[in-house]
Amino acid sequence: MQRVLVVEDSKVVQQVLRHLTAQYLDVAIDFAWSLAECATYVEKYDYTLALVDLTLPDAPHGEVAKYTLSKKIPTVVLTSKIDEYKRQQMLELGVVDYVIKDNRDSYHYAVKLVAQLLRNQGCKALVADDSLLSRSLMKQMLEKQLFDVTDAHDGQQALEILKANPDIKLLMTDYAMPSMDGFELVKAVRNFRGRDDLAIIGLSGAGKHGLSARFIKYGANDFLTKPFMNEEFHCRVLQTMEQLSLISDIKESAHRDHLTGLHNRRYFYQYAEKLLKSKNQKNTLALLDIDFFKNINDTLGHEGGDQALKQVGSLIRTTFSKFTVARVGGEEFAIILPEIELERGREYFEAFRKKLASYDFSISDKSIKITTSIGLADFQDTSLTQAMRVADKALYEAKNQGRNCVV
Ligand SMILES: Nc1nc2c(ncn2[C@@H]2O[C@H](COP(=O)(O)OP(=O)(O)OP(=O)(O)O)[C@@H](O)[C@H]2O)c(=O)[nH]1
Repeated sequence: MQRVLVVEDSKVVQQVLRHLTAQYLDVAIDFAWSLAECATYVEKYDYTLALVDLTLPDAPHGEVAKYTLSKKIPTVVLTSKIDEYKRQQMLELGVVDYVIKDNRDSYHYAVKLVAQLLRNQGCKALVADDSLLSRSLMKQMLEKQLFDVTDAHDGQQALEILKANPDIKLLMTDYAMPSMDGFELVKAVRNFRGRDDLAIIGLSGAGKHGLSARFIKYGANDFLTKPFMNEEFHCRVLQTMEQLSLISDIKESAHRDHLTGLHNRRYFYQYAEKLLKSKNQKNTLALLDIDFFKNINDTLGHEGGDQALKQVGSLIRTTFSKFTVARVGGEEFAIILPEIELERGREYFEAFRKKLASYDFSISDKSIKITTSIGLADFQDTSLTQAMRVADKALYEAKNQGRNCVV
């Protein structure tokens, strides 16, 4: 579980930070007013990250950052002013980044920076550069941003690593490398990894006109010109990763049903079509429909009906946690059991039907019973549409047979 420590002595600023962290961070957060209180928290918990004010009543010269860094906690610093001396001092200390508190948006930036750093944790990055010095420097900088970093000494090696590790999310590549240069690498990578799946930042030396634009044309998301400033590197990487995260959030929400959090019909169809293409196997498809759902709406109101859908959805999700479950209609759910033949599939759903029927649902402080009718179909060589038709017919039959049964 990730945990963040915020150390800030101003009441107003702490209030703003409390508000923003509640909005953007979905992790445990502790707030301390001083270095002393910060130390008490650090003794008690393990922190993924700290956001600390550089000037505190009991630590006026940035001692708090020295302290959190000495405890190996990646630290982002809040400071009211910065000069070159202070900037150097902080970078030498090893802080991840600093944010100047000169307007309300600074706090917004700081919290969004923390949110992105938390998302980076455990995220894989690859650095491709033939210079050992440059490679190690970038590796170090990315590790500060919590990435899990691998490196490659030329384009060919980078390509092999990327093919073997589809979970790498960021590639930083130099232009001039032996065996395969940065452009060739980007072109080759884009054949199997899209812009919204793998972020690529190209690097080129100063004075090499046009290289940066060509990087983008070949498929890089952004570029950096060497030598770059520490802050420029961090901003570019963070911004690029933030865009990737936003795209992934949008994709995820396009695949989800808002009420139950389950997958939606569209995703379900995409998933099933892929499954049918990828494997030659017997699968079971189930359609579950809540019985007399209209009565629930009529007696407990639409709100109550929504609660019932959420609770049934959650029971289906926990029972079939290894499988893809979707809400495909108002009170209708679909599940595919891959590589499970119809007879075994029937056992799964018969057990679930009984479990659901005996469950006490609590809706608007009332305990109610809910039952479902379930239609099954096996599918292997048929299309999903055809299998859905068969399952739907079976479901209709289950309703005809008196409901609360599997056909
Ligand atoms: N609360 C709520 N109700 C919904 C939602 N989607 C569909 N419904 C309602 O679900 C009800 C479905 O009713 P029917 O199709 O008659 O089915 P039923 O009452 O479950 O009867 P059987 O399926 O024949 O057992 C309708 O009243 C819809 O308005 C939803 O998202 N929320």
